[in-house]
Amino acid sequence: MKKIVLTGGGTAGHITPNLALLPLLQTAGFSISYIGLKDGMEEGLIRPTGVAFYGITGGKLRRYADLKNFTDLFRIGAGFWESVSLLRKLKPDVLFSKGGFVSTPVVWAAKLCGVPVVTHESDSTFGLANRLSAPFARKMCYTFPESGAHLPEDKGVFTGLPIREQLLHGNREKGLRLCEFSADKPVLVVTGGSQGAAFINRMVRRCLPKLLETFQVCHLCGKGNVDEKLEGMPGYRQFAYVTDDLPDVFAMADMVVTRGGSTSLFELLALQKPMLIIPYSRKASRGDQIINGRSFQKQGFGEVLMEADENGMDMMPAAFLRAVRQVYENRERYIENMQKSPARGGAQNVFAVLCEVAGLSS
Ligand SMILES: CC(=O)N[C@H]1[C@@H](OP(=O)(O)OP(=O)(O)OC[C@H]2O[C@@H](n3ccc(=O)[nH]c3=O)[C@H](O)[C@@H]2O)O[C@H](CO)[C@@H](O)[C@@H]1O
Repeated sequence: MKKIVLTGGGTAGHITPNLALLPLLQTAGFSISYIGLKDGMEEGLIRPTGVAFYGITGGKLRRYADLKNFTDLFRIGAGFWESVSLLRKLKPDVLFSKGGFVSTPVVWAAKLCGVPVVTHESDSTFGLANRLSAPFARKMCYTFPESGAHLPEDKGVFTGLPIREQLLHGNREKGLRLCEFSADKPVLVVTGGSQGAAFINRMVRRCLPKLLETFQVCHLCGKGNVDEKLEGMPGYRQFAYVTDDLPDVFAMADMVVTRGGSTSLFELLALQKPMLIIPYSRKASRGDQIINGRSFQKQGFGEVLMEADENGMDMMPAAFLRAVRQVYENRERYIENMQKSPARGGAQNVFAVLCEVAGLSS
């Protein structure tokens, strides 16, 4: 029996693609373990699947000066030695790293233990964790075709993004029932990615009376962001985070307002949902969501609206409402473009690479 260890975490974009691979790995008879951050989001999402979860200490390297960068170096060191000891015990045939800061010491440990590593990058530019892992990876899977140009030919494999199969089998009626929505009015789903997005939450709530004239609004607002005052408002439902009901929530959407996290974007592409993408700003990130969003806009899957314009002026509610209306009115055009680019098969492609590296025919 072949053994695999999966890693990745911090936010769900580094976890749900691993969830998407589980059924394929299980059917092929792999013995599967997961190494992630102790008490991290990955622990909460992986344990219910029955996969053996091992929590390690983790530290984050930030792009800005912070005293924690120093203490976190020790935490990363501790995570590295914990990973070495786990990998020596588990003896996997392959390690799959989905990125996120917890994954880097696990990849380094795999190198020390002689375990071949496969990484996956969701964004069009490579995240810090994957850049630090790159020298030790046997194969590097990626999602955006343009990312391949930066990789050595013998390492890079264009796979697309593994998407959870159950997302493709949602039921609109169940979604409507869950939210107590009617079937006669369009549904706008808002998602700020796995943690919610404060900017989007504020904008949607400011514009709620206007939005509710046209739409029923289902708002995935992130942990700790449910606004009690708005509970029970007709036509508006908020959730901190949806797990099992997500396929039904997406199925009922006529359009989606979303952050530019790659996993969400590719899920919505696979489901052919017209999108208004509001990327995380360059002030707070390396700008990957802006590039993801622009790529989707260029391919005609939706529109991008920035938090602030070139002069630094914050987005106004009127501009937001105009953009929502524009995407909704042109929805048929976006759907047509998405039908030509279905974005499925990512899980199967990554699975094939894992089998090859583990020495198993897929
Ligand atoms: C702030 C930050 O660093 N964001 C990064 C993070 O995004 P983050 O992890 O937040 O977002 P993604 O959009 O990539 O993934 C979110 C995942 O959570 C799932 N979901 C979301 C809400 C919910 O209620 N239930 C649920 O299951 C989505 O279906 C999706 O599978 O990783 C992404 C993938 O590398 C990057 O593109 C983002 O830039």
